[in-house]
Amino acid sequence: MTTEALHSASTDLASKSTFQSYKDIVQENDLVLIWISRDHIKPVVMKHGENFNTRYGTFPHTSIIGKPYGSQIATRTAKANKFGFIHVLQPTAELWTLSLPHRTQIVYTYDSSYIMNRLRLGPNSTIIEAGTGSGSLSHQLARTCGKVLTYEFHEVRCEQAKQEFKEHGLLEEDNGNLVITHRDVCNEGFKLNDRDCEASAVFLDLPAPWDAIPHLNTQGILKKNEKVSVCCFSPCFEQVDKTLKALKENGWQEIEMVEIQGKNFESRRQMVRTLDDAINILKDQKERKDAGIEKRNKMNKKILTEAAKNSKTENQTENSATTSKDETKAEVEGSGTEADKQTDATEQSPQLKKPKFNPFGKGFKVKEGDLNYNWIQVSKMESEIKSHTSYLTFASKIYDMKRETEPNDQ
Ligand SMILES: C[S@@+](CC[C@H](N)C(=O)[O-])C[C@H]1O[C@@H](n2cnc3c(N)ncnc32)[C@H](O)[C@@H]1O
Repeated sequence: MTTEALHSASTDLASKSTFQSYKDIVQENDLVLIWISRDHIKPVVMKHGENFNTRYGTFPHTSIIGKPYGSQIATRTAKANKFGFIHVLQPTAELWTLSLPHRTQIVYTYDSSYIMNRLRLGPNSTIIEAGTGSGSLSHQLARTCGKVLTYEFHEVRCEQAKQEFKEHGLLEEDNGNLVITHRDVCNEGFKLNDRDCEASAVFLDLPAPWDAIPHLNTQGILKKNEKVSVCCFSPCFEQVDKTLKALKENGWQEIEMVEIQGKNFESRRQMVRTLDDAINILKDQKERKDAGIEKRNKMNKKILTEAAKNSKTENQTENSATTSKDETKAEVEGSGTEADKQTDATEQSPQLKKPKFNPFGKGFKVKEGDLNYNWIQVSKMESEIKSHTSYLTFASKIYDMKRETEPNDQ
């Protein structure tokens, strides 16, 4: 497809949020995710006349609008005559999780992918989520599920999340599939004013899920005659303990707790180091150390000589009439002359050798894969893991009509 054809195809989708449907060409008012580096992705709305500033240079939005998603955009850096690069990406739920403004701890993709699989979520699922927090999981749920009913009791957070969902076209009122409700679910439960929830799955990321669990028994909250699954996300084992108790007391079965520890392994080449390399580098280090000591000794000698010279001049002024001291002075002068010679010598102090290539870390750098050296392929685990490790407690039940009359019901 030509760029023009791609452009016209994506015009049809212009009104739809990029979270809901794919498009090819960046258009004005699109929310794009700008990939600056692996740890730095920025959400930006494209506007003609505006600039995106990075430490690598300034990128006018006009240079991005009209380009296919995924493009690399270059700009000349301000100081050196070099180029800075960014990549312009279409928002996805996973990329949003990496770039969203954090208002709370969030659920990362390692956990959310496992949670969605275990809860068997799909287009026919209706899921209850509490609390909404920063909306990280909500975006993933909105893409997968038929309906997302999310609850948040912090008013400001709830409003901010609602605004983001609106901008991303996720709200039911804008033909999306997500409803956000400002509610304390531990005290007021999940009941919506105008309809039953009929949820097929529940996800609770709350400090006290055990207070919310009894409210799931209220008629109309869970789907009847169908296996419904719940997942509670808790960072502490004490919370898990209380949650297990509440689940059992409220008729949940198949209770199981798991912990996800997602780690990325990076594949790279590592230089092959031999015993000779080690011996050479030790010799090199010793030579440079000896040269350093020699230089320092000469410097110290020079300082001492200059100090002696200065004190001699002072003595000369103070005691110019004393004969016995004159003799001493002559000696000092003698040594002064000698010292001057030495000073001259120190000025030609040995040059420190430039560090050679050091395969053990220090010294000048060699580009990975340089054909002058031997390399082996290795895998390394990422140093910083972007995952908020929590315990995931799963359970399931088939909604029991008898429970509608229990004291916990509303
Ligand atoms: C850790 S955050 C949830 C993060 C979210 N899962 C995400 O991925 O962005 C927990 C949220 O639950 C909300 N919360 C705590 N207790 C609540 C309650 N009783 N009812 C509703 N929301 C509650 C908090 O205000 C907070 O925003």
